Amino acid sequence: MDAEHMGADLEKVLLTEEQIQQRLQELAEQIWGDYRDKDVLLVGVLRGAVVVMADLMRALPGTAEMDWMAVSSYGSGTKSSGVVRILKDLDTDITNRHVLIVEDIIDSGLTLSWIRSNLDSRSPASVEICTLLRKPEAAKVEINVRYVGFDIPNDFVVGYGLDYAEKYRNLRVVGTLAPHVYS
Ligand SMILES: O=P(O)(O)OC[C@H]1O[C@H](OP(=O)(O)OP(=O)(O)O)[C@H](O)[C@@H]1O
Ligand SMILES: Nc1nc2[nH]cnc2c(=O)[nH]1
Ligand SMILES: [Mg+2]
Repeated sequence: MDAEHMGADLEKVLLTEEQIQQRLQELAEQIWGDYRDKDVLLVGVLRGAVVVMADLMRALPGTAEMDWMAVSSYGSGTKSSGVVRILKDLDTDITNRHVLIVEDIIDSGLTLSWIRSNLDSRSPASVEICTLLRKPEAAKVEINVRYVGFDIPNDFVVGYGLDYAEKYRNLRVVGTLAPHVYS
């Protein structure tokens, strides 16, 4: 779905489809340069990372494996509870594997820092992180992130996988919602 068809729900478009795709292409080239000999396993975090995973993996110039985890930290609201639960674990044994976690956004960092230490405990060869978006002002924990698409302001955003009450994930852009949507 494109921004025009969102009517009055979006207040502002932060990132256009072209900006996102251009940046993903750059990240894919950088990632491929680092992993071309390493048989990388891309690990997506459901559900937000579905869209970035689909575009990023197809931008890679060679093949890569993919697996998924589902965790719960936000529920349907807009604030992280800080409590992370595994809803669906990986199907892949990551012992001695090079793992690249793919995320849509790092906000407080609580979700990824928990996932990272969970995966680190499974004896992988390496674990790195790729996120499309990061909010530097919202960080509650320090995380080492190798691949970042865009640093964005500390506002709640939707689109390109990111939801508000499960809606707007299919928007092709990233933007902020108009105030009336929340009421
Ligand atoms: O850095 P944090 O403050 O922890 O927030 C980031 C996480 O929050 C969102 O997921 P959410 O838990 O809302 O579930 P979803 O991916 O299914 O939308 C987002 O997709 C990240 O996974
Ligand atoms: N939709 C959405 N989910 C998030 N999870 C953590 N931060 C955000 C955000 O800004 N928007
Ligand atoms: Mg998520």
